[in-house]
Amino acid sequence: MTNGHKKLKYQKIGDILIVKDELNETEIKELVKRTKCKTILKYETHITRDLRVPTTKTLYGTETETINKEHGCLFSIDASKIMWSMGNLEERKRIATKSNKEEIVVDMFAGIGYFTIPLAKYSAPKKIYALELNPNSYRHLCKNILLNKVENIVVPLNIDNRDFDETIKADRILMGYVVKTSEFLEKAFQILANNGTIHYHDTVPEKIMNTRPVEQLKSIGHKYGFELEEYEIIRIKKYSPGVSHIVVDAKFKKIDIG
Ligand SMILES: C[S@@+](CC[C@H](N)C(=O)[O-])C[C@H]1O[C@@H](n2cnc3c(N)ncnc32)[C@H](O)[C@@H]1O
Repeated sequence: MTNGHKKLKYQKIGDILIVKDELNETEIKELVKRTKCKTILKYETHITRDLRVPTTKTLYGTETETINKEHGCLFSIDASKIMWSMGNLEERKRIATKSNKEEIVVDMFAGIGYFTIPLAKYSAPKKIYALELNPNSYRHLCKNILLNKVENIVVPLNIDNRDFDETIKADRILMGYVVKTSEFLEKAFQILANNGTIHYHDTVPEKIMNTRPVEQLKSIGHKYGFELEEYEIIRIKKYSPGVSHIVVDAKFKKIDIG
């Protein structure tokens, strides 16, 4: 949309608009009329430490909770408290059909169920343990499990994933986290089943994106008696200049290191 000077950019989450720039009264009126949104939020900063909390200013409306639809799934979200990453859209779709009814899955960084919900809906594994530390994200995760009718599959846990019960073994582990994901690899190998797969996300300088994550997976895996059997590296998006957000699909088998 133009106001004679600039094009207004926004992201739509359910019936809430997210903008990056300040808007004047005319621009707000135009956007509300055109998009029929109930609220407009301006994101001021993005990620606050581990908990991914945006700082927002409300430009229009009062309600910040909405339901976002994507790939046939419903996601209840409070847009003033939780981010919705459009850059991960294809990855949410890709992961949805990766599992099967024989598997136990652990989503170590479940958020509001970004991966858990599509995976439960389209792969229907035996069980998904969805681990989420942030109480607000956890509340929406629980809501989303009910909204999508996957309560027989998903077990939500409001815990630090490092406290997850190590006697439960996972055929598939989702590590949808960035910047310091490697700090959580030890825990992932402690709960990985024989012939298990880890979907390991990382933000890596492009020059070493084909080497560093795989080396980390190999070396920590080896410490826990696993050998990397096969892997694929997929680039998800640009993270910052020269740095990419990637995911490694890494399949391991147990070896005898004694
Ligand atoms: C960046 S979001 C990503 C969500 C989703 N996996 C994705 O990739 O789109 C990461 C989530 O992990 C949660 N988190 C961070 N550290 C955690 C921990 N130690 N245990 C459990 N959850 C954690 C955060 O609260 C946040 O909701």
